[in-house]
Amino acid sequence: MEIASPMTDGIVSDWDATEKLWRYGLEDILGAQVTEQPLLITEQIWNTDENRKKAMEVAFESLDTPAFYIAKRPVCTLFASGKGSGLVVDIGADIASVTPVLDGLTLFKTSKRSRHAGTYINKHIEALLKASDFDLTPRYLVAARQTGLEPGEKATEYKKRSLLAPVTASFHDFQVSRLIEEFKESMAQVQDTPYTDEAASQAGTDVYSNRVFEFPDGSSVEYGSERFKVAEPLFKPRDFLLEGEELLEAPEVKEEDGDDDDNKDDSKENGKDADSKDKEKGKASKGSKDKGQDGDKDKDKEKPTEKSAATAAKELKALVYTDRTQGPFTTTGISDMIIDAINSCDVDIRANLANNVIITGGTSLIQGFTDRVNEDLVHALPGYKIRIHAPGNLIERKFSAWIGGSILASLGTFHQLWISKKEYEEVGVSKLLEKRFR
Ligand SMILES: Nc1ncnc2c1ncn2[C@@H]1O[C@H](COP(=O)(O)OP(=O)(O)OP(=O)(O)O)[C@@H](O)[C@H]1O
Repeated sequence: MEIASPMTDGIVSDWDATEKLWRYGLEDILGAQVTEQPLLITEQIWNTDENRKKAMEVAFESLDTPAFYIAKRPVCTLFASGKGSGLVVDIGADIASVTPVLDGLTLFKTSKRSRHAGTYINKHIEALLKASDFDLTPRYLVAARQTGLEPGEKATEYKKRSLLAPVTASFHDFQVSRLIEEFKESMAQVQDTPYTDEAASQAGTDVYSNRVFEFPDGSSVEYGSERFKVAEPLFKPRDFLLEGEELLEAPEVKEEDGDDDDNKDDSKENGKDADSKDKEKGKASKGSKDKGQDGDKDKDKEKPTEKSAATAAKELKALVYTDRTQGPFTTTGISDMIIDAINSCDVDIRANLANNVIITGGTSLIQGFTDRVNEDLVHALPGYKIRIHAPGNLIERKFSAWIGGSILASLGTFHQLWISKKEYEEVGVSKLLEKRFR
């Protein structure tokens, strides 16, 4: 069994797998009759025309849905909070993005995105755990943990699971990353003020409190300031480069990389401005289909192997820096991205954005994350009233775009936005893209 993501940089890169996933989710999980239900999907603002075209083809030709629409993720997220304007900060697995939205229109030029998100923090945690000399033995290899070990003691006599068949490298890597994510979710934390080694050595354990992490094999380790150090790269990536990581400057953003999105149909999505169609035309960023960090996995490998340092360095570089032709990937931390996004917007709307910062995405659940963002913004933007909206409910935080999309699709005013199968057949994909998704 191979495990791979059909998405690269937040947009679909494997349509065969995506089609199967859609079918599985819609038919098997939701029990929906796809031929009778209209389908709304959400997209990142840097999605490509090629991908939209493919999405429409899958929806109408393969799934045979009667109606279809594609809404922008940040707009849906805002909608889930009952707003039409604000600054959407979405920090997920591969990508962190900051998108100003004005009356339901996403402002592409002033948006920011980077690869300093959950997967990047996983790399820091992996480095910490490896430096501590603990084996990252994932759960599937452990039949019974060793008991009675003190923190710091290594498990040498846990019971290994005998596998019926060899597993693939991608399966093993996935299981290791789940272990790292467990560590991240229970241990990683950020302070209100930036972490530095110096501050950590001066502060007591009351500030950088210790916690014990137990590995599946029964070993356990106690960490204090390290718990904070591994999460700090979300805020100060340039100060915490990993071994083999190069400090590259963000690429210059060219005009053709993308205009203010101003998708004219988006203007209807906040339910307030349903008739305003005459918005400036925008152009979606051009996307490369580079597979990123998943691209160079050897599919024939049957047994998990340790990665060489060179492979790890190459993967890291791919994770953070490649594909930069796709648009403004920055190498700044999340608070600086927010500050830059606000400051690069028209002065008239900055106060509104600062007062409506919506935080979403799984990585924002790292302990202390929203307090730290708030602290950084209050310091950097003293002239503005900062107000952060972050749902306390875990599901709402992770799936705000889905929630907003479902509210949107059930609105009476949204009815006129659906693209019907008849319209698809009569007008054709290219015209629809031009007319309805610019
Ligand atoms: N409680 C938590 N604490 C810290 N990190 C978490 C927590 N829950 C989930 N995550 C991390 O959030 C990330 C997934 O977030 P999310 O589901 O928003 O991303 P995604 O939408 O799949 O990815 P992307 O936005 O990059 O396309 C993973 O890196 C996961 O480890």
